Amino acid sequence: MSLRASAMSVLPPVRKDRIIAQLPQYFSKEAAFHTQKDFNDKVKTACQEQRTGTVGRFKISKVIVVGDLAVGKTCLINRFCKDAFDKNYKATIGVDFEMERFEVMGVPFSLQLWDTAGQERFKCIASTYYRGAQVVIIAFDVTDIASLGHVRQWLEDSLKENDPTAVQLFLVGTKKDLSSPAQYSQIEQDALKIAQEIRAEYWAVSSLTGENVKEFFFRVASLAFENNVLAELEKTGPRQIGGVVRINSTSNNVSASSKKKQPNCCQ
Ligand SMILES: Nc1nc2c(ncn2[C@@H]2O[C@H](COP(=O)(O)OP(=O)(O)OP(=O)(O)O)[C@@H](O)[C@H]2O)c(=O)[nH]1
Ligand SMILES: [Mg+2]
Repeated sequence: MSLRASAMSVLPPVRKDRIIAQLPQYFSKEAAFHTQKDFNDKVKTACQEQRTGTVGRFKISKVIVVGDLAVGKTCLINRFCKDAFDKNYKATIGVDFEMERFEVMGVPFSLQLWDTAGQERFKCIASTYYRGAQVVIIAFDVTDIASLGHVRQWLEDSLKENDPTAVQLFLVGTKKDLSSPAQYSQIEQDALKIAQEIRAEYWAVSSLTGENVKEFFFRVASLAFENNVLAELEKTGPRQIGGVVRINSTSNNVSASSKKKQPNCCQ
């Protein structure tokens, strides 16, 4: 469904298991976006008073998922969005796209999830979709130290297209089911260090068992929502109309990003 079509059509109610009333907690205190127990007070008040800027309209954050080939980006999204898992590897060619709807403190909110290709030959197409992301999820495989080593490169590539100060970063270790507790705790130390350095919130998940997958996406949705409303509150007030202008230009960015910058490096 295109962004425009879904925004214009009348949407059915949000699924009951996509309703977020309280801020979900972080995975690790050492690498958390913030450690507050509850949503920001200003955001809570705005939701209670329905002053979130886009109530009744289409409130949305763009999320891109990047990382080495076969680390499990597609499986992570499929586990959450479709509650499915495929043990056979099918490389993502360019990008795939999922829209996931939530309700946060009574306010409709969507995550536009862009599942990008990790394979070098498709990276160039995929990178044209990085633009305008509010959230960047960098995935690595907890059984493959090399994939953790490439995290900084993925960060650099994804931030080239975005405002680094505005982006919320997550570092996600995948395939937790494949590593023993001893192996896992070893790689976790390195992962936490990198997460702290790049200011990312750290999570470890398994798409095979589903461990932490829902918790992770609820945390992403909640923090993205919080950020989105705070940005909206900064814009509104003296210049009410500013909010409207900004929202329009954001959605234009999202839909225009695919047309922008046609690369000629992908053969
Ligand atoms: N055991 C286990 N295997 C997993 C898990 N997640 C993914 N896999 C397997 O890892 C392989 C790659 O998964 P994908 O999700 O396709 O990887 P990707 O990161 O999307 O790969 P590209 O699209 O090429 O970038 C598949 O064979 C999956 O079944 C997991 O949590 N546990
Ligand atoms: Mg994939």
